[in-house]
Order: sequence, then C-alpha cells, then structure tokens
Amino acid sequence: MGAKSVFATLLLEVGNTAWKVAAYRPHQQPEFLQRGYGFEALKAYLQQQVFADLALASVAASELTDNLRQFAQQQNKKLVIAETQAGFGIAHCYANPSTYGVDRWLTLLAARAAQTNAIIIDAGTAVTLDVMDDQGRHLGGWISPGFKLMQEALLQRSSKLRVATQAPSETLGTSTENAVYLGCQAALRGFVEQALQQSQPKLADTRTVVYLTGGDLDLIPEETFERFVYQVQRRPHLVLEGLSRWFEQRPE
Ligand SMILES: Nc1ncnc2c1ncn2[C@@H]1O[C@H](COP(=O)(O)OP(=O)(O)OP(=O)(O)O)[C@@H](O)[C@H]1O
Ligand SMILES: CC(C)(CO)[C@@H](O)C(=O)NCCC(=O)O
Ligand SMILES: [K+]
Repeated sequence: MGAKSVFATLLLEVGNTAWKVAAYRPHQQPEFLQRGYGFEALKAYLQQQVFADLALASVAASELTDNLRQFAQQQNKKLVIAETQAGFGIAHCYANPSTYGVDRWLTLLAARAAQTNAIIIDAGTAVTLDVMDDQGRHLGGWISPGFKLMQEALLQRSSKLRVATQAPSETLGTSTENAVYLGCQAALRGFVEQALQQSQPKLADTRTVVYLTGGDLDLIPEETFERFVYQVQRRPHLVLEGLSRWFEQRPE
C-alpha cells in the first residue's frame, strides 16, 4: 500500500442504502473518497483512514448513529452530527424541523450558494423533490419510492415479475424484465417532468437551477429537460457538498 493521506475532517453521509465518505477541504468542494454498504464495511474503511474529526449526516436508524458514536469514542475521533436546523440563510417550511430529512436540508444548503431558485431532485432509495426560491425560502417538495424500491415492491407483490439488471436498448419492453425496468424508469422521468412543471409557477422569473443528485441520476436523460429553459446541473455528491458547507458555517 502507498502512503496514507491525512485528512483533518472526513464527511460521512449515511443514506438508507449506501454510505459515502468525502474529505473536507476548507472553502472548496469536498473530495469524494468512497461509497459502500453496511456498517461493518464502513468501520473497516474508516479504520484505514487517518483523520481527526468526522462530520456525519444520517437518515438511517438512530441505532447506526449510536454505533458510530461508540466507534468514534473508541478511536479517539471527534464526531459532529448535522441536523436540520434554523439559520444558514434557509427558511425550510416544515413545522417540525426534526421531521425534515437532514439529507434534503443539506441539499438546500448546497444549492443556496448560487443564490438562485433551485429545484432539487435526489434519486436515491427514495426519490425526493425540494423547491427553494432565490431568497432561500423552501417551498416544499415530494417523496416517492426510488427506482430500485419500485422494482422490489413489484417483485415482492407478484409471482411472475422479474427485473432487468441492465438498461434495455428498447423503449417499449418486449420481455417482462425490460418492461419492469422501463416502466420504473418512466415513473422516475415522469416525477422529474412533473416536478419541473409544477414548480415553475411557484418560482419568480429569475434564474432557476435544477440540481440532480443520488445514485440513480444517470437514469434521467437530458431529453427530460428539453421543454424547460432551466440550467441543469448533475451533482452526484450534493448532500456531501451541503454537509461541507454546514461543517464550515456551523457555530462551534
Ligand atoms: N450495490 C448497490 N446496492 C443498492 N443500490 C445500488 C447499488 N448500486 C447502485 N445502486 C443504486 O443506487 C440507488 C440508491 O441511491 P443512493 O446511493 O443515493 O442511496 P442512498 O444514499 O441510500 O439513498 P437515500 O439517501 O434515499 O437513502 C438505488 O436505487 C440503486 O439503483
Ligand atoms: C426521504 C428520505 C428517506 C430521503 O433520503 C429522507 O430524507 C428522510 O428520511 N426524510 C424524513 C422525512 C421528510 O423529509 O419529510
Ligand atoms: K441520498
């Protein structure tokens, strides 16, 4: 093995499926390092890294956060945990902030940097929409099952369905596998189109940026945006970008 990199702070996002680690860089974009699955793999990965602080954003069960707390203590690391909160130039619209997913809130924080209207779509385990105006007012959003979850739900509730593991080269499925894959992809694309369509009248006529993030972002083709004038940015690590901003701006 080569020389180990030394990082002052690692950023850790734990979703419902995957975890992602990046290195914090003051006043810069974080450097993406690793994605993985499961707590054991995460522990093994972190044990190989040289770092002092760990900044965590998790939407997984609180048990995982407890386990990470214990791990950090054993390893003599400082753990700081991001939570949805007031301030940071954002007025989110949930009456109870603790019920608004911290991953969603962090994408608002990342998008706030551009000070434009933002339509944020995270295609992960769940697909989420969050709409924020150019004043940092969060207007609300949507939550729906993600691409993989839709397929799993179909498989669980039927006996004859199968799923393609690779993108079919046809647009209309001529096999069960392809029909399921293409149908779920169409639902995802439809979510995106509806998101843009229904957000449009809610946003002032200033610049609007569409941010696409999440593990399934490549399933949303450019054609989806042809009818809209918005600038589209594919930012696979938008939650980690937001976590980086939170870490930088948080009161000690
Ligand atoms: N090995 C894998 N296991 C599970 N999902 C995978 C894998 N590789 C790619 N994916 C895709 O990643 C998607 C999950 O996206 P993401 O990586 O953003 O998960 P996540 O961070 O857990 O999501 P969320 O934040 O919604 O919980 C799945 O729908 C799936 O299509
Ligand atoms: C919607 C998910 C699962 C997306 O990761 C997460 O943000 C979450 O658990 N949110 C809590 C519910 C809410 O944001 O309204
Ligand atoms: K996510």
